Amino acid sequence: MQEELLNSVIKITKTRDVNSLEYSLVTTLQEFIQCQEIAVYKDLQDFGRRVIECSLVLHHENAGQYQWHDTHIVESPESELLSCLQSACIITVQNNNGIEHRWLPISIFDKPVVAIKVVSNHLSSSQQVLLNAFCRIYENYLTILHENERDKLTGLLNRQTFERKFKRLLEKQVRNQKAHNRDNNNRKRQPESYSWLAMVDIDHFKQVNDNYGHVCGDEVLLILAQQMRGFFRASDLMFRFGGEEFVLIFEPCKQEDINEKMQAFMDHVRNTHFPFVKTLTVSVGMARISPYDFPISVLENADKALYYAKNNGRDQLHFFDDLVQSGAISPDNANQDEGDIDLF
Ligand SMILES: Nc1nc2c(ncn2[C@@H]2O[C@H](COP(=O)(O)OP(=O)(O)OP(=O)(O)O)[C@@H](O)[C@H]2O)c(=O)[nH]1
Repeated sequence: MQEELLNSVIKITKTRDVNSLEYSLVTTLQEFIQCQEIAVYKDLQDFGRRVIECSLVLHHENAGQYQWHDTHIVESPESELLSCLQSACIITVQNNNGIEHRWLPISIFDKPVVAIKVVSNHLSSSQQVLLNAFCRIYENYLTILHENERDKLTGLLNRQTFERKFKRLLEKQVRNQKAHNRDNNNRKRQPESYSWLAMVDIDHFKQVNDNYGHVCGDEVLLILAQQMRGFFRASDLMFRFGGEEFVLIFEPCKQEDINEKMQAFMDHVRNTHFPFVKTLTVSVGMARISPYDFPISVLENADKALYYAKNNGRDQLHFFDDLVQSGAISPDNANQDEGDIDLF
């Protein structure tokens, strides 16, 4: 038992990203505390609205069969889940059949960000001790991983995590597409169901630094990142890629819709009050993400569209495919000086 426990701790702390960590926690809990269900819920929001994502579920079907369920946003979270996240306390409820539902809070820097739900036929005290201990190990390690994934200044995801998150999104997209095809008797994919990548770059940011100093420049970067987090959905991925360059990844939607959303964001930036700087604008390059794309090629496409926006007056947005179609840029003449994309 002791050796198995140690091996489980090693397994949990061997992981290098948050998603694998969740998976290790759930499989470990299932190994030591046989449950009917174990689920991981994340509180995605920190800007007023509370958005709960169920990021992983292991459900006991019957006769030793288990089913994994994929990530989804929870439209109507259970009140116990919300109480657990609000109070940072363990909540336990037993139904008439004696089945116990237990929510355990996980905090990063004293802020509850995750709740682990365990459904079981009453846990013994030694099982409860194990459950609590694994949750604390998970909490400590999650804090470390969270810090490693984030940009120190803005709190957005950092560039090093881009490829991993991108691949995960595509895997999910392929899974969803397959399920969609199955449900629709293998009808063709809907043409509008693409994810989108936006490369956002502040215009003339060097002047901000030169005129008002780097501290002011940092403040501008921080405010812009906060505005992004407030403006876009919590499930959209937002990265600070380098100095004044940000990369956003949006889940599948129509091109008109993402264009409208990004144009509204550019308006929002124009109307935002930044310290010292009277007006600030951004240029945006957009690229479509298809399920089998390489991260680097999508980035390069968005970078070419951004480069075009910069060279044609700034404060504008362009889609790579539109520019290629109109002949404004060629997909093959990638000028290596412009496309200085580097994943790390
Ligand atoms: N304050 C601050 N400045 C940074 C940071 N990282 C990069 N920069 C600055 O960002 C500026 C980027 O300048 P450029 O690449 O010339 O771009 P730009 O002035 O925004 O011009 P365009 O992009 O062509 O509109 C440089 O002055 C960098 O020193 C940072 O973390 N904080």
